[in-house]
Amino acid sequence: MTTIGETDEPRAARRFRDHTLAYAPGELLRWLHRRRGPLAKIGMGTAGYTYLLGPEANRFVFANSDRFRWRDAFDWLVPVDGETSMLLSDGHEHRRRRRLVQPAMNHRQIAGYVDTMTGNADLAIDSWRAGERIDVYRELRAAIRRSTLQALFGPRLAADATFFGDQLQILLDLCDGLPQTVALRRRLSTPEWRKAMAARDRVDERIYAEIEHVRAAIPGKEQTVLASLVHGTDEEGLRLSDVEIRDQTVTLIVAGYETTSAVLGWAVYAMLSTPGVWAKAKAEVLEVLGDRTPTAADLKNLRYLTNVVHETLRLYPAVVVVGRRANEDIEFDGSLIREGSMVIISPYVTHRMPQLWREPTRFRPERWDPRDPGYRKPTPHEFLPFGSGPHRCIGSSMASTELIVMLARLLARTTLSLPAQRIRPASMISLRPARGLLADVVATGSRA
Ligand code: HEM
Repeated sequence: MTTIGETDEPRAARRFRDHTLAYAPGELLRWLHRRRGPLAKIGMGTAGYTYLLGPEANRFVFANSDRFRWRDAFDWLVPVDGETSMLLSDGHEHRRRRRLVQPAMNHRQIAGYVDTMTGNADLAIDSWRAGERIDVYRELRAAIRRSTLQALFGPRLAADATFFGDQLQILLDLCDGLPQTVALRRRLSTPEWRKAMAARDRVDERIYAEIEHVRAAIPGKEQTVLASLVHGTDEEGLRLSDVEIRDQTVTLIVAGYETTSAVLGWAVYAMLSTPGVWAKAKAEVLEVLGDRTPTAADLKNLRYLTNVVHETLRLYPAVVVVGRRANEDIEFDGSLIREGSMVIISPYVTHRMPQLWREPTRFRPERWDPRDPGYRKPTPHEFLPFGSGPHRCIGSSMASTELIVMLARLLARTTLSLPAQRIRPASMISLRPARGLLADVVATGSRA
């Protein structure tokens, strides 16, 4: 029997070899697109959905952002993110809330988070022992949660990362169903609803205490996003209310770890199940970094690993569908979309279209290499894991950096293999391995 360390290839379980996982509701949308083309209406009136599928439909929705609204498209996220979350806001309110977060997400700031990301990946890896079976998705999810809290909100909130993980999970579980189910639970005040509201109260209490702490500190002493939210002012010199600060904080924490950890889990799955990928990425990491930990300047040299991340975001976009509501009657492809209609676009469908991608369901990081014979740079309407337009993911650079840094640490320090298991992609908030992702730890190395 061979082990990973002795061969060029990881010992992926035979059943996963070169196997791209499909997400059933996403596949249904692909079928709908094949049958009906770029526009398909399901259901009646404002209770129904208008699916706008494919690159032309994406382009149309992004180019007409001002004709759509976000507020009641994401109602089911209100219990977690709050009424004033930027994700659920429109127009001026959206701009003022987003503006105060933006500086923390620029490239220079993100470069400063690399050590935090490395440290948190290392902390997880330190606890793994050769011969052990771990849920690698769950472990890395906890690492990303700590890392997000530490980078954006500082050490005090990061110290409570487990508390936030436990409480927010109760809220996320509440929302991890059909929007109608969430609304019904709310109306009937079911035990799930009450449990989630109690969890929300505990989260809020901790965040409001932290807001007070930051407010009482000497101005300029705290350099976190929370400090920007507390002390920053909008164009009219107005500050955010405490509720607005709370809602942006929870939105950033949840959006920061829920999506990124899902993609990280899929990256590990794809690398271990596609022959040659783990070995090639590992060789690159060793060549570029030697036994150093990565710095921001190294990331551009980890080209193959960057392509692995792109390819993972293509096949497993954490956000399978994005919704908006039409603000007015709109015409697309000869059909009328009535004011108030719920419009859905889908990165998942677009990213698996054979018209756009050769061998669309094959995990092939090389397709992102300009030297590859089949290379074609996709447009923003063809590759849209982070959306586009005024609500484009504010954390996209942070997420990409975190994915590359954490994968680089895994590659440098571990040898993993996939045991046979049932992996079930599930999604409401993000496309993730619902029952986790088991990996056997074949070997681990010490920190650099
Ligand atoms: C791989 C990881 C991620 C993916 C795939 C992802 C995807 C997305 C997408 C598709 C949207 C747009 C939604 C829309 O158009 O309606 C979005 C918005 C958003 N994302 Fe991400 N995201 C990721 C990571 C992050 C991270 C790390 C953060 C913050 C730390 C973050 C914070 C946000 C916020 C706050 C919004 C709302 C922006 C607004 O409404 O203006 N995301 N994300």
